[in-house]
Amino acid sequence: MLGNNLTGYDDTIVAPATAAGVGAIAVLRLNGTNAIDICNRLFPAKDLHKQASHTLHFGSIVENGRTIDEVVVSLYKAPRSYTGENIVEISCHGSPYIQQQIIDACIRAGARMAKPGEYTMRAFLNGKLDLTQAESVADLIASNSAASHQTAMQQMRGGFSKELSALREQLISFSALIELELDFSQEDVEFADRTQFYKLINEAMQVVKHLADSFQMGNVIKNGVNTAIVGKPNAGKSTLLNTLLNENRAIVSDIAGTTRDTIEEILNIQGILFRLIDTAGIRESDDTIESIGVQKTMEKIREAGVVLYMFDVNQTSVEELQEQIDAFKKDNINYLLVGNKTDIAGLAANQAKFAGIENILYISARQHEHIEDLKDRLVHKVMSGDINTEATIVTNARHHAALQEVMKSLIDVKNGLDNQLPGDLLSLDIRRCLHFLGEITGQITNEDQLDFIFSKFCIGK
Ligand SMILES: Nc1nc2c(c(=O)[nH]1)N(C=O)[C@@H](CNc1ccc(C(=O)N[C@@H](CCC(=O)O)C(=O)O)cc1)CN2
Ligand SMILES: Nc1nc2c(ncn2[C@@H]2O[C@H](COP(=O)(O)OP(=O)(O)OP(=O)(O)O)[C@@H](O)[C@H]2O)c(=O)[nH]1
Ligand SMILES: [Mg+2]
Repeated sequence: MLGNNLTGYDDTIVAPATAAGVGAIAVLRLNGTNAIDICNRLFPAKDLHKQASHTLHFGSIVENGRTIDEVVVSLYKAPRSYTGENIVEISCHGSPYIQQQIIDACIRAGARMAKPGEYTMRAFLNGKLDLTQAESVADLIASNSAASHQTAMQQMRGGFSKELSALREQLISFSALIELELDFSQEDVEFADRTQFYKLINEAMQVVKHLADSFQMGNVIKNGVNTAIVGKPNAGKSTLLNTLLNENRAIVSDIAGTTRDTIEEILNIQGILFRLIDTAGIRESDDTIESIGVQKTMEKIREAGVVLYMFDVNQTSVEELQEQIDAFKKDNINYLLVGNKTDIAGLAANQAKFAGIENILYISARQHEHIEDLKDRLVHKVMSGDINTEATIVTNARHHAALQEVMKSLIDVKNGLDNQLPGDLLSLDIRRCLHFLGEITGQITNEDQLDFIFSKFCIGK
């Protein structure tokens, strides 16, 4: 039912499953009730209806006597397929021209072009995947690091759903107890003493808080971390960028104000992507271009997940550094202090000079000293502890928003218990809580929401 008004559910859809452009082979996918009929019209070699599911067939694609290509057809018969519907995959030669010819022929034979995310949406509507699993498919396709791959994979296998359904069950048992009391309200019985309710709610709150808190890490894993390298001119920011990347990416010189525009490069450290941003050194300047550069630096500081504050240990006074620290603290900036050029006066002398200031990491960007320590510190700055491969990490803003609503409802329930609210009112808050949990996994959905989620997928997925 739901499907019919969503996307024209009975239509058979077609789209390339492989990337646009020339490849050795391209895969075109037909999906829907008539997928086998449509392919049969173009594939004279065999009657695909008579073939078993999950088999491969070699033959030609022929339309009105014109042979378009020699192909391999793979057959998935409903309900044994990714979407639960009939699927025929046509592996053709990877010319964009041939692909278009075959797609056009499929459309003339009764298919229509698929919309973005339509295959996966159908898999969801047919109960092959829940909503978090369907969403993880897009994350999996976009994954570009060990950590983002790991969390998407965990979610696709249903890790997150499992955790939520455990929570759901707890809450349902809670509301069952309350509603049982309601049925016997005249007799003034209490089936569960309030301390047991408290225990349940507290446990639920802990689980939800843990999940919601993991979003910070999830965001780091999925989107990487904006890491701004900032400091005064000549501190060695561009040298550090080059050292971290192991290439001469940025111009380095002893002229103060060398870097004008920001330079961004991605670095994978221990499976996490850091977007390193080399910036113009901060100082007052009469030079228009340099001033614009400094303004841009300020912007990058505000947008950064971490600010690497670099200073030349030989040229910086303790007071000056302390002032900078106070400014960062006042603006709530997540910073890491990096004292550079320790090769000149030596580490011991530098440590003695800045003894009053905690957590300075001393390096020599030019001599490649303590660069591995810097990488470790960066990872620790954005991750609380190691990436636990077993733990569920929330990476999706929609899930995070819903979890926050769940939390609000739980707080209402707890307050209700504190204020001896009657059971029917408590029960309302619990239902609200269950509603938001259901929105995450897709037990509760609306059309707009689904359209929004799946429209962000690519065509053919
Ligand atoms: N060629 C091809 N490769 C692909 C996909 C695809 O659709 N086609 N996938 C698409 O994303 C992924 C694999 N996902 C799949 C999920 C389920 C089934 C499937 O046939 N499921 C049946 C039968 C299961 C069985 O026999 O054990 C089912 O669930 O009933 C196939 C692929 C990645 N690789
Ligand atoms: N001795 C020593 N010199 C360094 C070190 N790191 C950088 N330098 C030198 O310091 C000078 C300035 O380096 P840059 O990397 O251009 O400095 P910057 O912070 O990017 O400067 P601006 O772009 O002008 O803001 C260059 O001559 C570097 O070779 C270091 O660890 N030790
Ligand atoms: Mg520079």
